[in-house]
This record gives sequence, C-alpha cells and structure tokens, in this order.
Amino acid sequence: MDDPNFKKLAYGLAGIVGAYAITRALSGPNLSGVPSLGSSNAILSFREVFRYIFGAKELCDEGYKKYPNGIFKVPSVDRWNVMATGRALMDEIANAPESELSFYESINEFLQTGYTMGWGIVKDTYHANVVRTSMTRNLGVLFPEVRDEIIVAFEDVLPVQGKEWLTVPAFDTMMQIVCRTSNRLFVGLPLCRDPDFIKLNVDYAMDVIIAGQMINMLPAFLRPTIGPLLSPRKKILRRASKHLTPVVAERLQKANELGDKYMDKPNDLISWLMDAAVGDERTVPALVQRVLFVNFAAIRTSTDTFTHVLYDLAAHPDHVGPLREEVESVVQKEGWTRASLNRMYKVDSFLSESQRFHGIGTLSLGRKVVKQDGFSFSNGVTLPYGSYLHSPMWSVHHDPEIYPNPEVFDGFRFATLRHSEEVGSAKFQVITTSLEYLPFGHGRHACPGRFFAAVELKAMLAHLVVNYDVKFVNDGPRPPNMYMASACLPDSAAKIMFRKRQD
Ligand code: HEM
Repeated sequence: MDDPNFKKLAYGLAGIVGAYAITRALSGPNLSGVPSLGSSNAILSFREVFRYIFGAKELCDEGYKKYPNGIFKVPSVDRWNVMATGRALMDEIANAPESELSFYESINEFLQTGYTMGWGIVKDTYHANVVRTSMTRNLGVLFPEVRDEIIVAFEDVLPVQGKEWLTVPAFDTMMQIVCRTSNRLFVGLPLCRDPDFIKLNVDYAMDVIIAGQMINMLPAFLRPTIGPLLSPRKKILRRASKHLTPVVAERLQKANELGDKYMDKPNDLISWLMDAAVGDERTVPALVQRVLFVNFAAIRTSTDTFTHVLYDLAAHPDHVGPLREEVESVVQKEGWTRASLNRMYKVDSFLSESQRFHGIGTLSLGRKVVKQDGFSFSNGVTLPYGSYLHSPMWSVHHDPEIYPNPEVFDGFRFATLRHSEEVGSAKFQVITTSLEYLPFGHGRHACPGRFFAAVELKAMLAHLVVNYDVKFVNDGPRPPNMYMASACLPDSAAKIMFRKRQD
C-alpha cells in the first residue's frame, strides 16, 4: 500500500472516476424523481458505482426486492441506469417502438458499433431480418451439415484415446467448436475449418468489446479522431478479406450476370445476406463486414452459454444418465434431425435451466429513451430523453414466486413444466421468450438467432453426452462465474477433462 506506484495508480483512478462522476452529475438526464440505491448524489454514490462494477447482480437484486413493480436507479461510472421491475413495466419496455425506446442506440453506444464494426451496420440492420427469416427457414435442410461439423469439430479438438482422460481449457475448446459449427452455416466448407478464419473471428469477438469500452471512456469530441485508432476493425477486415473477398466477389459477379437465383448458388449466410442487401450494402467490403458482424453476434454469446452448460453438466453428473437415455431413445426412432431435436425435452430443459441459473448477463431489455419528450410508463412515471433503461434479469430468474427453489439447479425443471402443459406446448422451450424467461431478451428485439443457437447448442449437448464422459480436474467444484458490471462470464481459464464414454 505504501508503494508510490500504487498510490499514483490509486489517485489516477480516483481522479478519472471523480471526473466521470462530475460529468454524470452535470450532463446526464434529470432523474431526480427516480429513487436511487444508495446516495443519489453523483459523488457520494461511489460505493454503489464500485458495487455495480464488481457485479450489478446483488445491487440490482436489492432494488428488485425494494421496488417491486416499480423503478429505481443505480450508478455506473459515467451514467445512471434505470431498472424497471414487474410484468407490467417490463412488458411496456419489450413492446415499445424503437422510436421511443431504442435497442439499437443502447447497444451501439455500448459496443461503439460505428467505430468497431462500421457505420453501415449502424445505418442498416437488415442482417437481423436475414437471421430471423432465411437462416431459421433453412435450419431443417441444413441440419445434416451442422451435425457433421459438430462430429468433426469434437473429434479434432478432443482427440481422446482408449480410457484416457484428456484435459483441455474449457472455454477455448468450446469456442473452437461453436465457431466452426456456426460458420459451417455462415460460410460453408472449407472456410469454416480454416484456422486463421476461426482465429480472426474469435479475436474480433473479444477485441470489439474491449475497444468499445475504451472508446466509451473518451470524451465524445475525441471519438472521431481516436476511435478509429483504438478499433480492431481495419486490421480484422484486412485479415478477413483474404478469406472472404474472393468468395463474395465471385458470387456477386455471378448474381449480377446470371440473376439472383443462379444454378449451384450455395445455401448459406453469404448468399442470404447478398439477396437482402441493397445499395452500398450490396458490395464486397460491406458484405464481408456483415459476415463478421453476424459472427460477432453469434460466437461469444453461444460460447459463453455452452461453457456454462458444460460446467453444469460436470457439476451435476446425476443428470447425465437421463440425458443419454433421452437422446438415444429419440435418435433410435427418428435419427439425428432438427425435428428429432425438438423431441429432446430434457436436453432443451438443461439448456434453459443453465441459462436461467447463470445467463450470460444479469440484466435484460437494455434500451435508451430516444423520444424527445421522454418515455411515459402506464404508472405515470416519465423518463427523460437520454435515460438508460434495463430490467434485472438475474432477479427475475431467481424469484421464488416465479421459479420455486430458484437456488437449486434442476436441469429438468423446464421439462417437468412442459409435461404439465398440453403435449407439444411451445411454452417452456428454450426458444420461447417471456417476461419470466429473458436470456434471449423479449418482445420486438428478442434475439433472432435463438432458433439457430438452440439447434446448435442442443445438438452439441446431445452429442457430448452420448459420446463423452466429462469431469472437473481433481473432481473439483464448478469454477465460479465472473460478474463484471452486467456480464456473467463463465471462468475462461478453467480446465475440464474428457474421455470416451465408458459405460
Ligand atoms: C446462446 C446464444 C445467444 C444469446 C444468449 C443471445 C442473446 C441475445 C440478446 C439478449 C439479444 C437482445 C434482445 C433484447 O434486448 O430484447 C440478442 C440480439 C441479437 N442476436 Fe442474439 N443471442 C445468441 C445467439 C445469437 C446468434 C447465434 C445469432 C446469429 C446467428 C444472434 C444474432 C442476434 C442479432 C442479430 C440480434 C439483434 C436483434 C435486432 O436487431 O433486433 N444471436 N441476442
């Protein structure tokens, strides 16, 4: 503590945080009518700022209990974050038009999308529709490819022999499998297996978040000059172009010469994007950037989710037997298809429970008020233009009135709920969002990639349980999650052991 360097660092940090707190006090929207957790004074609310940085979960849970069906605010370093609780208010957020509560402004500020992924992505979000429609429509016909990539990717990254256990870093290994499998659908063979193409997408997924946060720390007037220097975009585009430019250029040329439905046109994300893009977006560099963007949306989210699933599987070995039985019985009757995956209630439920229990974030429904005269809830509260709004997802998912015994991990909780409903009910499936189940958001901007994510992650889990045994190193406990601001990250350094299934 007496180390002069430590003192300098501490004073430096305190100075930066103080400067931001003053900015928050002077420049943010006036939220004096919204109760705050801790002090509502920008300087005196420091304790809550630190509590928010090191895990918004507990702080927001306090507010969830104190203000049921209401709103409260919590401070982060540079702004106030309003939290809305209860079905009525959450429903109003989920269904508010983009012109009043903006999903895009909220996410684009967080990621500094313009600098990190290009202004084309900010201006035109047609990819969301492509993912929702063309990608989802093709999941059945392309399932054999997804399944093939899962088999080969598992074999490549987990070369288990005989009865030997193989120890691997969990997160990196799952990232490889997710990236390859997703890209089988996005760009096809052989590119989806190219080590440099995989690596650049993995790097980009990490670098965008870091650069986004760094650019956010800059005062707005410095962003246009310094933002591009901090952004990984140009470097990644150069690397990606080597792989994608020839493929995209050839397809665009053929489409222009022979028409959009030319013979032998590959059925993948590149083609679906090309069909939907207009104007400047139907050019080679813009399409390359768009493929990278969809990779960004897909890979980190799915890898974090599956790493949580893997840890939950190793932590709950009693679930493995019933999962194996279900997968084998369904596959024996119907084989491996998208439809047969729908019959795997326990697999679906395990994924749902893992997302309920951990999720990849602790907040949901992030929006910014963009209506000039503010956004009014039906309870009479009006939030001024520029306010940031969320709902405390972790608290909803751990509310005993919604999920009995919420602190118990019950991998078959959702399967039991489904069995208690009419057979085939869509309720309680992992893809069905609701005000009680928010890992994919809910309402207008609910994740359009969740249909693909569910197919991919369920097929991976089903493949894993029927082919491998899995455990923690030294039979240790589940590695703790890392909570940072609103993120809930699985331990990315932990190792896990695999061997060929022995029973
Ligand atoms: C387990 C994996 C995933 C999780 C947990 C996840 C979660 C989310 C969440 C929470 C949102 C915002 C919803 C809201 O605020 O209402 C979102 C949006 C989005 N996701 Fe996902 N996602 C996953 C996988 C994917 C995949 C595989 C893709 C693409 C293939 C994808 C593409 C998108 C896109 C494009 C949006 C923006 C939607 C819009 O523009 O309205 N996601 N996702």
